[in-house]
Amino acid sequence: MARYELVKRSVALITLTNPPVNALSSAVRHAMAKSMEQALNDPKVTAVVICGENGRFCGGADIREFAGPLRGPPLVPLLDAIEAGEKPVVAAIEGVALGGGFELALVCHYCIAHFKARLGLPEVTLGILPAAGGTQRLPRLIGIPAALELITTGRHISAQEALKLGIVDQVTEQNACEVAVEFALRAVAKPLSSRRVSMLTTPCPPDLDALLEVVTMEVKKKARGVMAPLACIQAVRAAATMPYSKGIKRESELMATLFNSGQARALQYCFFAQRTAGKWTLPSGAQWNNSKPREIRSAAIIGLGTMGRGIVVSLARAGISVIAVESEKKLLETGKQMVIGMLERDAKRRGVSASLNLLKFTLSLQDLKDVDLVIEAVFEDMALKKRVFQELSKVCRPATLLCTNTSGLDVDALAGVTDRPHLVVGMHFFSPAHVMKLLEVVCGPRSSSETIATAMSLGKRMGKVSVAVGNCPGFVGNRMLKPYLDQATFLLEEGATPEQIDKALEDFGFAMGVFRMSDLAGLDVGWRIRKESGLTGPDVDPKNPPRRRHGRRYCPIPDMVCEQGRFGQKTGRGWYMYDKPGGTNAKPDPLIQNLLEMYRSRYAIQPRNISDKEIIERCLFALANEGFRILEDGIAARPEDIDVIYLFGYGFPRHRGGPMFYASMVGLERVLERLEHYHQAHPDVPHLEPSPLLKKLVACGSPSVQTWREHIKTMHSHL
Ligand SMILES: C/C=C(\C)C(=O)SCCNC(=O)CCNC(=O)[C@H](O)C(C)(C)COP(=O)(O)OP(=O)(O)OC[C@H]1O[C@@H](n2cnc3c(N)ncnc32)[C@H](O)[C@@H]1OP(=O)(O)O
Repeated sequence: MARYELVKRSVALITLTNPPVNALSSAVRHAMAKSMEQALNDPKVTAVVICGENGRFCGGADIREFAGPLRGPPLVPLLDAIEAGEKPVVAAIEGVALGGGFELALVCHYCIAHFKARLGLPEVTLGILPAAGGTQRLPRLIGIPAALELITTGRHISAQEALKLGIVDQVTEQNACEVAVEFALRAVAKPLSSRRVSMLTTPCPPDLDALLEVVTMEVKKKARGVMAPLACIQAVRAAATMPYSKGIKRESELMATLFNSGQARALQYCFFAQRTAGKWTLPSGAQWNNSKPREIRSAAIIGLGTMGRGIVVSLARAGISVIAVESEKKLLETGKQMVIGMLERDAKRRGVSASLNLLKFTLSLQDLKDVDLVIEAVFEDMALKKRVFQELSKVCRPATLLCTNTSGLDVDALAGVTDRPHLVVGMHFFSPAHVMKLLEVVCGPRSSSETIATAMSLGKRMGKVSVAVGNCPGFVGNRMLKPYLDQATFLLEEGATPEQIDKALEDFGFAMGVFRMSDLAGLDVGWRIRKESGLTGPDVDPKNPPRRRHGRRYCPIPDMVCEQGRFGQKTGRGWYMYDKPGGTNAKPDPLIQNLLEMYRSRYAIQPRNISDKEIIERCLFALANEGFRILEDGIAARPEDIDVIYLFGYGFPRHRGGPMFYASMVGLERVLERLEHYHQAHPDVPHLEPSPLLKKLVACGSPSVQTWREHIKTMHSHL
C-alpha cells in the first residue's frame, strides 16, 4: 500500500501503491503513517519524497470507504505530522493529485509536477468539502479568490496553472520522481518554516464579505439547492478569519453536516454509476471486457442537419476522418460552413488548431465505399431511413458498420433492410451533439458484440458518456419522457400553469422545467409524431371520446398550442412568450392562460390548487415507474444506466442521483403508495399503475439500488 526505499543513500522514497489511482484507503494511510515515522526517525534520512505508483500520484480518499465506519488512521493528523516534520518532504506529482491527494501535496514542503499532471479539489462534486485541511491551506497559499474558485467548482487545473498560482514549485517534462529526489537533496538544511502552509497568514482581500456574497449568489444560481459549495464558502471564510487551529475545526464541523447527507450519497452514487455504465453487459455473456472494439479511422455522416453537424464536429475533434453527405448542393454548402465555423470556434476556445483537414463534404454516397463506419442522421422518418440503409448496403464495403442516429425508431427494422444486420447499431446522440455528453448505444437483437463494443468505444473517444440500451420505441430516455410529459400536461388540465410546474421542477433542481425545456427543444417535433401516429389531426379515429385515445387519458393542449403556430423559442412563442424568435427569456403568456381557462371551461373541468409536492410526485414517480418497467423489459441492464441517461441527457439534478436513485431515497414503499394513490384517482392513466418490479422490490424489503439487478434475473432482456 506504500513502498519505502532509501535512494541516493539519504532520501526516503515513499511510493503509494494502491492501483488504479492510489486512493488513500485505510491501508494506505496506515502504511504512510508507518513510512513517515520510519523516515523521520532514521538518522540516515535527510529528506523525503512522496510519489505514486504507475505514474499517478493520488486520486484522493477512497470514496468506497465513505459508506462504512472510519478505519485506520485519520488523514488530518497524518498530514499535519508530515507538514510539521523537521525533514523536507517533496511531492512528486505525476498523473493526478486530487482531493486528499492534493491535500497531501499541500502539506509537503515542496511540489514537483510533471507537465501533464492535473490537480484539483473535486470533493464538492461528491457532495462534501476538502476536509483534510484543503479549505484552510489553499487560501493561505494562493489567496481567497483563487482558492474559492477551485474549491467551489472542483475544477482540475494543469501543472502549468498550478505553477502560476504558486501551488507547485517546478514543472518538469522528465520523471517527476527523479527530479523530486534531486530537488530534495538540495532542500536539505534549508529552513522549513515558510514552507509550512498552515503557518502562513491568509492574504485577505479588503472586501472579503462582498466577495463571499458575490460567490454565494453565483453558486446559488448555478447549483440551486446544492449544499456542498455553500459549505465550502463558509470553510474558506474560516481560513480568512480564524487561525489554522480554529479553521480546521470549522472545516471539520461543516464536513460533518455534509458527510451523511442525502446529497453526498447521491453525488457519490453518480460518480460510480457513470463508471458502471461503461461496463456494458449482454445476456449472451458478451460484455465490455471480453468484446474487442474495431478500430475506427474513418467515418461518414449522412445528413447535415443540426444533429449531423454536431456529430461531424464530435468525430473530427476525436481525430477521425469524416465524410459528410447531403442530398442537395445548397444544404451541403450551408452544412459545411456551419461545421467549419463550429470547429473553428471550438478549437479557439480550447487553444488548439481546428482539424479541418479531416473533413470532406460530398453529395455522393459512392464516396463512402471505404469508410469504417457510417452514422445516418437524416430526418426522423422510417421510410427515408430504410432507403438510406438499403443504399448504404450496396455502396459500403461489407465490413462497414452502419449506425443510425434515431431518437426512438426501431433499429432492428433498419438492420433488416441491410445485408449485414449484425453490423447495425443505434447511436442516439443528444442535441446539440457536439455539446451534450450522452450517447445511447442501441443494441438491436442482431447487433454483434463487436459492433456494440465499437460504438461504445467510439462514444468514449468522442468524450461521450455512452450507455448501452435495448431496442424499443424511445429506447430508455425518450420512452421515460412520455409519462413525465403526460403528467405535466394533465396537471395543466387540472389547474396548474406551465410556470408553476416549471418552478416546482426547477426548485427540485432541474436546470429547466418541462415546459421551458420543451420550448427549447421545439414543440413541432412531438406534434408531427402525434399526427403520424393518429393521436391528433385529421387521422384521429372519430370514435375516440374527447381527451381519450386508445381508451386512455389524452391531453390535447400541446396540439392546440402547436395549431396556433407556437413551436417554442424558435418561433418566439410556445408555452411561454419570448422577445423575438430565437429569444431565450421566457415570460408567462396571458394567451396560454386564456387557452387553459377556455379549455377547462369547455370540458367542465373545475380547476383546483395543485401543490408543488403533487407536481413532483406525479411527474417524477411516473418517470421512475417507467424506469422500473424498462428494467423489467431488459431495455436497460441496471438502474445506474437509467440514472446516467437522465443525468447527462435530460438535466436531472445530479445531487438527486437520477430518477431511480431518487426513488430509492424517497423510499420504494412510499413511491409505491403514492403511485397507487394517484392511479386510483386517475385509473385511465396506465403509467401511474405501479410496475410489477417496484412491487416486487418493496415485497423484498426495498433493497439498495445497487442490488436491484439481482431481482430482475427472471425477466427477459432486449439487450
Ligand atoms: C474528505 C475527502 C477527501 C479527502 C477526498 O479525497 S474525496 C475524493 C476526491 N477525489 C476524487 O474525487 C477523484 C475521483 N476520481 C477521478 O476523478 C478519476 O477516477 C481519476 C481522474 C482519478 C482517474 O480517471 P480515469 O483514468 O478516467 O479512471 P476512472 O475514473 O475510470 O477510475 C478508475 C477506477 O478507480 C476508481 N476510483 C477513482 N478514484 C477513486 C477514489 N478516489 N476512490 C475510490 N475509487 C476510485 C473508479 O471508480 C474506477 O473504478 P472501477 O470502475 O475500475 O472499479
